[in-house]
Amino acid sequence: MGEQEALTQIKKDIEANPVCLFMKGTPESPQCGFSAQVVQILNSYGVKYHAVNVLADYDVREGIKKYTNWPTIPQLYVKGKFIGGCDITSEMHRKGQLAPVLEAAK
Ligand SMILES: N[C@@H](CCC(=O)N[C@@H](CS)C(=O)NCC(=O)O)C(=O)O
Ligand code: FES
Repeated sequence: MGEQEALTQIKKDIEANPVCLFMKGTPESPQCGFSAQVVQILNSYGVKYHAVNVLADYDVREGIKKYTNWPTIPQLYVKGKFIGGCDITSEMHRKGQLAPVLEAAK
């Protein structure tokens, strides 16, 4: 895709989708356990989200890590704000902190 184009696309996806997940694979077929876990959590809320498969484009995979200066995938964004990866999302879910965040994005 090209580095600059990838960053533009990333920004667009995050701004256009109230809940946006950068993951490995697709929600139907996650290619990594960390991504699968976040998909499972989001699905448990029945929330609508846009998923970007970083394995489909190397520049998106690298670009999303630069975008928030966060070294890993998955990455969850709600209303344009970075929420976290698998650990943070799981912890928030466990503590009941994710529901209000997702509710605000409806
Ligand atoms: N502890 C991380 C687990 C995610 C993780 O370690 N991801 C790795 C392996 S899938 C990663 O994205 N590495 C960089 C890459 O594959 O480009 C989290 O909470 O999200
Ligand atoms: S792809 Fe190996 S840990 Fe995620």
